[in-house]
This record gives sequence, C-alpha cells and structure tokens, in this order.
Amino acid sequence: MTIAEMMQLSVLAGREDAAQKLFAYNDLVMEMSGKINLTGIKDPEESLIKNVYDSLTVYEEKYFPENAKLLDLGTGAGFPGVPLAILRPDIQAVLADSIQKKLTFVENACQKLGIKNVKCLHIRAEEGGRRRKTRESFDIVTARAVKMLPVISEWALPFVKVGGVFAAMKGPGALDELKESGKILRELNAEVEEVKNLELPTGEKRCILYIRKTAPCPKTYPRKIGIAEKKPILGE
Ligand SMILES: C[S@@+](CC[C@H](N)C(=O)[O-])C[C@H]1O[C@@H](n2cnc3c(N)ncnc32)[C@H](O)[C@@H]1O
Repeated sequence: MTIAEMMQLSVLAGREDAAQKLFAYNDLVMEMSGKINLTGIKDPEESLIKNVYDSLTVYEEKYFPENAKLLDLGTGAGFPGVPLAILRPDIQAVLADSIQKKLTFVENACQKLGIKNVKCLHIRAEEGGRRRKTRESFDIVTARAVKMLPVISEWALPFVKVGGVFAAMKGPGALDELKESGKILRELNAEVEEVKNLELPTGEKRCILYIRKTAPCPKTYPRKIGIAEKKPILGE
C-alpha cells in the first residue's frame, strides 16, 4: 500500500501529513517488533493494512466529538489509539495497557513523530475502571483484539461517560460473542447502536460494534482483577 492509496480512505482525503505520520509510525513499530513482542505481524506491508488501515476503520465522525477524550484499552503497540490520534489532533487520546514496555515504545515513538495528543497509562483495566479519575470520563473507548466481548465490555464500559460509546473491534465471530453479551450489557446499562461489517483490502472480515452507554454502570463493576476472565457474565 502506498501513501497515495492510503489517502484514498475518505477520512484521509487531502491529509498527506497525516498519511506520512501513519507510515512513519508503522516503520517504528516494525523496527521495534524485532526487539520486543509488540505485534505478531512482521511484514511492514501487512502491518500497514492489518494494523494501521484496520485501526482507522473504527473512525466515524459522529462517535468522535470535537476535543473528545478517547481511551484505547489494551493498546499494545498503539492500535487503534495512535492512528486515531494522528487522524484527529484535537482529541486527547489516553492509551492504556498493563505492560509498561509496550507503553514505553508508544511514548518514544509519539515523541519522535511529534504526536502531542497521546498520553500513556500503565494500568490494568479492572483498576482503571474503578478509579475516580478515569471512571466514566471518556467520550469514546476503543478496544481491538483484547478479550471476548462479555469480558472487554465489563472492562471498557465503566470508563465511558454516560451517553458515550464503546467501540469493540472484532473479527467475523462478533455476532456470536454479542449473543453471549446481552446480560452483561444490560447490567452495565449499555446497548448496541450500530454493527459495522467491513473487509480489509487483504480480504479479512472485520466487525465493529458501537455500544452506547445510557446510564451509569453499577459500582460493583468492573469486578476485581481476573474475575471477568475467570467468570464472565454470559447470556442473551
Ligand atoms: C492482543 S493485544 C492487542 C493490542 C492492540 N489493541 C492491537 O490491536 O494490536 C492485547 C493487549 O491487551 C493488553 N491487556 C491484557 N489484559 C489487560 C488488562 N487487564 N488491562 C490492560 N491491558 C490488558 C495486553 O497487554 C495486550 O497489549
């Protein structure tokens, strides 16, 4: 994929500066992934599509208000958080992960590329969702390839402001996961507003669920560290 091809994405039309930063970020991820475990993808071209391009597919202007506060939970090498921050320099992006060395990479890479609207937060989702400073304080929370939907919903929705959205970036099994998530979404006062199916230029299918929070989450969520994974709340 060339810069010109990437700019054919409607969100990048006329944004050569942003497209160049996206490519430069991809290069830094590839350079570092030989040294630490950042992404399973080792080929730069493949990473451009499956990491960078894929990250941008979550972007829908209506879910990212001006100056929005974004949390990318389980950001790993910065996906989708860094591409979204490059696309929208007005938003404040907080990139959270439980592994510090991944965040150190993201911080250094953002500094090198002059990406100023990214802050990294070293935290476990279950702790951050309970902290007063971060609970119910984001307009939009994204999570790509972190956990199955009932688990990541329990982790992500407590961070979302009432009226805000959790965007779960999933593969083709998303609707099966959704069937098992009815109960936890009701518990957390959230409902699916939109299901976006798409295909990457390489042919892989993706499904993004936009889940709106309609009222505060009960104080009992998220449960303590490890509980959502061990005992997920499942059911239609
Ligand atoms: C498969 S990686 C996905 C990374 C990135 N979102 C992407 O799509 O490339 C999952 C990430 O979630 C992080 N993670 C797992 N459990 C977590 C938790 N309880 N709190 C915060 N981050 C967590 C891992 O450290 C890892 O970086």
